[in-house]
Amino acid sequence: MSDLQDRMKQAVAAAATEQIKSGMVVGLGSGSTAALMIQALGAKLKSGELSDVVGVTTSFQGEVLAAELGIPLKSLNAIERIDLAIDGADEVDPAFQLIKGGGACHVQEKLVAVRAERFVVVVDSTKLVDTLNLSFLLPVEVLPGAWRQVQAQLAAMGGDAQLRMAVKKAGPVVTDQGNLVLDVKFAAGISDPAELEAAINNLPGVLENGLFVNITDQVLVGEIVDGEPRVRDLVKR
Ligand SMILES: O=C(CO)[C@H](O)[C@H](O)COP(=O)(O)O
Repeated sequence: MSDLQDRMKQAVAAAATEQIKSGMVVGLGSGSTAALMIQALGAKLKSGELSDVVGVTTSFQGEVLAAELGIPLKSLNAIERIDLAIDGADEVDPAFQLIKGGGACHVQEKLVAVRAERFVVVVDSTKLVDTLNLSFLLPVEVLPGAWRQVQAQLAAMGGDAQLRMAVKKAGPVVTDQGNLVLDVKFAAGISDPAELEAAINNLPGVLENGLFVNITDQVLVGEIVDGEPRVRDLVKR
């Protein structure tokens, strides 16, 4: 990550953390931007600026980090509500539709996002796009025994799907649920995210895909203006 991108992420994570109030149940997203937000929350709980906050994590990564910072956690099954969820994204279009799952965490991320009263997305300005999937591949979590079948069915739908491979391990990326990830490219991009989200999730063997459609309430964008980090509250179109 470049220093500029890091500064944009720091600024937007800090701005989102301002929305967390004492007593809230907060969905804690995954990825580098969400991790900065979790760190900021941990610092506020430690200093006493906030109290009685309960976190609901969306990944093993978030669970480990929140535990290290002493943030009390509960599972989705143990809470009555989520007041606010804050998470990063890989692409954001003008209608606030998203591609997520760059960290292969989109199954739990979507569960938490749809449950939250308010879902706030934190991104740096490099994530804003006009059309989804032209530059970032769409992650699809699949059962290990079904990946070739799903790959073929995605090809029939016009998607070039490749199995995501691990970097420091021989073999595929294995999700927190023990499944595999196909990263899919539709050559012309995604023109109807709602239709595609439903069509992919309808394929047997698919657990969830990374299209987040009509879930997002607010997008905070970190950018650099005159050499300084600034946070923009994106207007939905
Ligand atoms: O969806 C995600 C993980 O599954 C992340 O939120 C997304 O990949 C953005 O990550 P980062 O903030 O590191 O750019």
